[in-house]
Amino acid sequence: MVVPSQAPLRMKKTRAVGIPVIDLSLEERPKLCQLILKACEEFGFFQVQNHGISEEIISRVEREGQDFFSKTACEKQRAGPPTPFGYGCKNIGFNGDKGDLEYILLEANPHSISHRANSISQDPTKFRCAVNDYIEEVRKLACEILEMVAEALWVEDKFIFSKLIRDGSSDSCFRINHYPSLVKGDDNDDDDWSGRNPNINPQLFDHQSKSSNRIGFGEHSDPQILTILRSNNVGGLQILSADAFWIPIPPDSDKFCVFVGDAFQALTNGRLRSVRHRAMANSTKARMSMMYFAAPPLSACIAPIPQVVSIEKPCIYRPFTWGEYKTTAYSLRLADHRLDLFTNS
Ligand SMILES: C=C1C[C@]23C[C@@]1(O)CC[C@H]2[C@@]12CC[C@H](O)[C@@](C)(C(=O)O1)[C@H]2[C@@H]3C(=O)O
Ligand SMILES: O=C(O)CCC(=O)C(=O)O
Ligand SMILES: [Fe+2]
Repeated sequence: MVVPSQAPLRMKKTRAVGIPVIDLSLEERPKLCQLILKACEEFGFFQVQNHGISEEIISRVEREGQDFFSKTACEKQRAGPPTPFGYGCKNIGFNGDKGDLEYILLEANPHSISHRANSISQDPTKFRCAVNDYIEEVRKLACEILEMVAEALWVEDKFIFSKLIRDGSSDSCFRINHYPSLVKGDDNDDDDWSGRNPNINPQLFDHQSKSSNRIGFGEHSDPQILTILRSNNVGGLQILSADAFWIPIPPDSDKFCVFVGDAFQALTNGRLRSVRHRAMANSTKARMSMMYFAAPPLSACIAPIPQVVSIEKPCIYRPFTWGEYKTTAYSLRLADHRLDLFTNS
């Protein structure tokens, strides 16, 4: 009997695996750089602790998200439909993808955020300041990580990747996702809430959360260079391992999750893995996540750095501009393997 080496897509299983948690306060820089490189190669994903971003910066933007999502559907629609930027509910992208979530997607530049703030908040200045301050901090974190990867790869110009996202015309974006609780009317972000509502039978909760398989944001890879995610203490995020197992990521509001995106995989000639991931919406508590997607300017050329190309490792992908890649991504479905369309012959 022939046994397939990999389970078909719909049969992928979940498995608990030790995902790297990297302490950014580690003083031995070469060791830190190597840990980050290894995580990007093995998983295309890691979590960071002691990242240096203040609780104040994080909680201000988190509160803005909570305030927005607690508005009535009609009030929220004022910030939509997503074009792709703006408020969206259930529809993801333009090609029929759907998920059990609502979100705000913004261009990560102060001018655009100022403009959008008017339809999102009653206090646009407060919203704009909270989001801009947060983006500024996560952008710095993304730059530091990119510089450490460059150092670990022995690239002479350690800013080779970070300058792409530091550029004033970078095409980075920022997203806040909100996955409602499984129980209607109990959309409470309080971490301690689970099972304590006297009106709800906890057994019903248990049954629902175990049997249900609600997809919040379906399987995909992020097209950009690097994604920095922070969520409240509600689970749901899963990453796909190299051997096709879904690995649940324990939620931790004190850590950031870092994802390698498609453009980083191309820049490193496949040495780093763009990680496929998804978010389940199975919790009895509402989940809120905030993502900064670090992208280069539209005109930037995505071609492998010389250090990762050799006779034994020829260029996997043809060079392309970020603008070209983004247009392709938006013409496809969420789960499509879009980087495959850019392979050499
Ligand atoms: C279905 C889609 C939504 C998406 C654009 C796309 O056509 C394919 C990639 C999707 C994705 C995933 C990562 C980010 O959340 C996102 C903003 C991005 O850049 O690519 C989304 C796009 C989106 O939701 O607009
Ligand atoms: O909300 C999450 O936890 C993940 C969302 C995600 O992967 C995305 O928006 O690209
Ligand atoms: Fe993603």
